[in-house]
Amino acid sequence: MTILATEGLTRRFPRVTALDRLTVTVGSGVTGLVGANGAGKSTLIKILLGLLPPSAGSAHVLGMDATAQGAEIRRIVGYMPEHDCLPPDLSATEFTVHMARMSGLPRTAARERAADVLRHVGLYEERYRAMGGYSTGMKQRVKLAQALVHDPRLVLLDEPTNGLDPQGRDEMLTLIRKIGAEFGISVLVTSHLLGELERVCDHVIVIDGGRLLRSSPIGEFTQTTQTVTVEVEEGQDALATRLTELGETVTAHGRMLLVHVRAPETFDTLRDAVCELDLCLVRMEQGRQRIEDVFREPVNV
Ligand SMILES: Nc1ncnc2c1ncn2[C@@H]1O[C@H](COP(=O)(O)OP(=O)(O)OP(=O)(O)O)[C@@H](O)[C@H]1O
Repeated sequence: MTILATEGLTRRFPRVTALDRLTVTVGSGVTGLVGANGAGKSTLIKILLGLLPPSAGSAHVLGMDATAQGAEIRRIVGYMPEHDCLPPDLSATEFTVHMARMSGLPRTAARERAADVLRHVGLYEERYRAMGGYSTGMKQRVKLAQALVHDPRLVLLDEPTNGLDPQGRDEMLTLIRKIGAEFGISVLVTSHLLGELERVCDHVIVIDGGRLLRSSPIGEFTQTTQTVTVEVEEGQDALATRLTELGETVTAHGRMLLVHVRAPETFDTLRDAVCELDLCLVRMEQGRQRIEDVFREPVNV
């Protein structure tokens, strides 16, 4: 099921093109939007919410046009903004109840719902204290709670782990996974830290300079690569020659040989060649691609 779709989406500012002909589709589940600072992530979220008009192209959220139906979209989508935006004199309870009321919930339902979401995000007694005295982690939790309070079908989380220590980061990522898996709410979460999204996302979109670099299920980002790294104590050249004679493709890389895995038999050929030449095998390891590698691949645009 398509949750979000953009077509040739472009947003120009006087000095920079923040989004450049971005065409991408997002399905249900947890989707990560990855890009360095300034890649265009927040601009995309603001367009999806109907808060910023595109310069060209279109964006649809849950089947609605972001330019023409912003108010309807915001009614059924939750948004956690990147920057600190909490009134310091209000408590988390007062603020979350207010946001629930703004979304149209009656007073009693708003109170009950606010208490529920604040508990879900891990705020207990402290929810009655003024937010000005909260830690960054507590503020991030309140921002998440207000995004969930009206029971949205989709939440857009802009850099939710920003400013958190490793433990806070971990807890926030666990919460995000829970929103997707247990509450059945679709999530679009942005981050400039690629590694952390591997843990929580079903699908990852990578943008750079406002352009799409890649959009794939998480499994394809972390799948095994077609190369095996081989290290022998000595006799590296002899092994490379023998493997080439046997039809394998070999590249020397420092002390290692990188052997292309053309078929499962490549591993047998390797083992036999090492035995035949009586070499001491130090390491034989199949590479695993990580999200980080996307930024090292040539860009196809
Ligand atoms: N209102 C604006 N006026 C002018 N330029 C802007 C405006 N908003 C964003 N930009 C520029 O557009 C580019 C993309 O910004 P955007 O905030 O979308 O990036 P981002 O990926 O969210 O990065 P960050 O995490 O640092 O916010 C940046 O070069 C930014 O300076």
